[in-house]
Amino acid sequence: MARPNLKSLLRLSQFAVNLNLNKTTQLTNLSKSLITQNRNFSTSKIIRQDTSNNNAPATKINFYVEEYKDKGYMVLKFNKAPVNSLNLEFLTELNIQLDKIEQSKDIKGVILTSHLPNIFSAGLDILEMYQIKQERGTQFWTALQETWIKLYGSNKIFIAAINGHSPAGGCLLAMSCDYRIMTKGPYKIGLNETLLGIKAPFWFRDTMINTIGYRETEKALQLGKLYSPEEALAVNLVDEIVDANVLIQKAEEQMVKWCSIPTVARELTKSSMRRDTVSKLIAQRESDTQSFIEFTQRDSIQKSLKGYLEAMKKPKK
Ligand SMILES: CC/C=C\C/C=C\CCCC/C=C/C(=O)SCCNC(=O)CCNC(=O)[C@H](O)C(C)(C)COP(=O)(O)OP(=O)(O)OC[C@H]1O[C@@H](n2cnc3c(N)ncnc32)[C@H](O)[C@@H]1OP(=O)(O)O
Repeated sequence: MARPNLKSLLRLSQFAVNLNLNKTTQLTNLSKSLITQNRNFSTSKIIRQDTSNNNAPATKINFYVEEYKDKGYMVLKFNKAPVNSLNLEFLTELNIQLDKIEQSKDIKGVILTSHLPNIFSAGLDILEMYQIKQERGTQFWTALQETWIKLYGSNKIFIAAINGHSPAGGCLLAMSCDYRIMTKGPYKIGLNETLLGIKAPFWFRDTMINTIGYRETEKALQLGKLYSPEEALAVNLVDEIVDANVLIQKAEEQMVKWCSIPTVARELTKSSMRRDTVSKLIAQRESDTQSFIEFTQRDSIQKSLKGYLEAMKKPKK
């Protein structure tokens, strides 16, 4: 199959947020069928004008939400094909979801997973960094900071059910949860930023240090190491590895266990463990954003990103 060149790729990314109505109908049917299975299943939609077809407003469903209010938790599934890459629109919508969760009295915890097979999240959308423009770049980075602050700093219980690849920003999302279960298989997880010619921001680094310790992080970050599920388990990057068919069941079992702990004591404990790390970014948000813009605008970084994008586009053997 012919692969798009970089120009059409950029155009694609602009419009990739729009699926055609046909697909939307299929997804709506899926959500209906799940409701009939007696699940409280709602969808989150972004509706915007598809400028590639002036007459057709398009709908894209970025998230599926299954709420089990009687049990006190929900399942939030990423659904941004093809790889759940984190762009401004996706992060903005995720932040709205996280706000709703934080405000909900009925929800104690969330299982974060992906609706797409074999992929949890491919991390930041590289097209948000390639040929970056100051205004969009600032909005994008601010939204990402917000996501991490809300997720890592949340008092709620977050369990990541990692059903596939989870590089870079995908790994950050997983590490920001309280417990990680990963599917066995040919998948990779880790902070691989150096392989793209970029440096992991200090709060990515700190999150990893808090998860797997200083020495392992020092090696992992410099090498841009992507771990197999077994390797990730060995260094505590994930807490459990399981067969795909029991992933959600195992996540639910953990959720029940975590929900059974006295809430205030657990929340105070969690916040005492994470407060300093979160405060550090909150204190430096603006300078962190400026560093991001300045760093990504460098010719050398743009060259690296271009090469990486081109390599991703090469036909696979
Ligand atoms: C303050 C800070 C100061 C300084 C720091 C400066 C800079 C900031 C650093 C920011 C930190 C960065 C964090 C990141 O998350 S960077 C992103 C890293 N992600 C990756 O490296 C993953 C790349 N993708 C893959 O390896 C594979 O796609 C993956 C996930 C293993 C899945 O493989 P597969 O199922 O075979 O799918 P394809 O490879 O065929 O991909 C399908 C399709 O998706 C496109 N794509 C994949 N990943 C991304 C991505 N991250 N962004 C955008 N697009 C992506 C891919 O090109 C294919 O497109 P196509 O059009 O060919 O279908």
